[in-house]
Amino acid sequence: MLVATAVPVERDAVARAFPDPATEPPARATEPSAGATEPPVPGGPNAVPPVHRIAGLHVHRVAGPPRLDLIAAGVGPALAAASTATALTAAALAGTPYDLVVSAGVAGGFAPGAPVGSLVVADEITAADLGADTAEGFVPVTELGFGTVTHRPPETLVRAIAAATGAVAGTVLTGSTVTGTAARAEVLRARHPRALAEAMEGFGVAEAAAAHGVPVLEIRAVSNPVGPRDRAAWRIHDALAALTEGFGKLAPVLRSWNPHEP
Ligand SMILES: O=C(O)c1cccc(C(=O)CC[C@H]2O[C@@H](n3cnc4c(=O)[nH]cnc43)[C@H](O)[C@@H]2O)c1
Repeated sequence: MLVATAVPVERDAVARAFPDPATEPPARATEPSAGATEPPVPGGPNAVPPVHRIAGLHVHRVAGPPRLDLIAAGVGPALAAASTATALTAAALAGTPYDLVVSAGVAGGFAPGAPVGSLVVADEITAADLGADTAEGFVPVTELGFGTVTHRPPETLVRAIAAATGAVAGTVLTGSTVTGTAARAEVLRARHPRALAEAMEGFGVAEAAAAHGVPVLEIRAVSNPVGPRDRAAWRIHDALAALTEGFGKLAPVLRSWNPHEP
């Protein structure tokens, strides 16, 4: 499994949910002791290197088996997509493809459905502003005859995660601009009535996953309300703690998930 956050503090918050270091033998030629036969010991000659590099990307191996890798993919849909695609391609070329990709981090929440400190799991990962502005209003690319604006995670997995973590399931929007006014928040809410959260990477991560035929999830901890820009209202620390707690509860769900389930 590959978990892609935007920044290292989010990556490290997820890693704290998995205190046991990875112990599985290295499986990729890019790792120094690939092909080792002795059972690995943490820190031993055949232990999985906790961090390896692919191009400019640092991949943190935080658990395994099953394999769980973390990357800080960068802020915004474009860099998140590029970083996620790099990690997916390297794994596929090494013969050890990921079977699930998760976009995770903090997000703005649409009240009252997603208050600050709550957890949201996407049943739709939607590009909030991919389309055209017209005299009649916003038209998504799908209505212009091309592209995609929504990716849907595996339904059974979303339900299991919501049950295990208490996360609320709904639409998580991806944009390139953090909403900063009540008027913009209302435009988004009217355009996407099921929206629970707004972030900046999920749709990019989902596009990279779709290009590899790999299912995707998005899990967000709410750090601030979507609306008027108020830095004092941000609760990053609380959201990062909720992210760690949420991943600790969903780890068993991911371990028991069958990738062939719908
Ligand atoms: O408005 C500001 O001054 C401001 C200051 C620091 C950071 C930002 C961001 O752009 C954070 C974006 C970063 O965090 C995620 N995130 C968190 N809350 C939101 C939100 O309300 N809308 C969109 N993204 C949010 C996002 O995924 C980025 O990784 C702004």
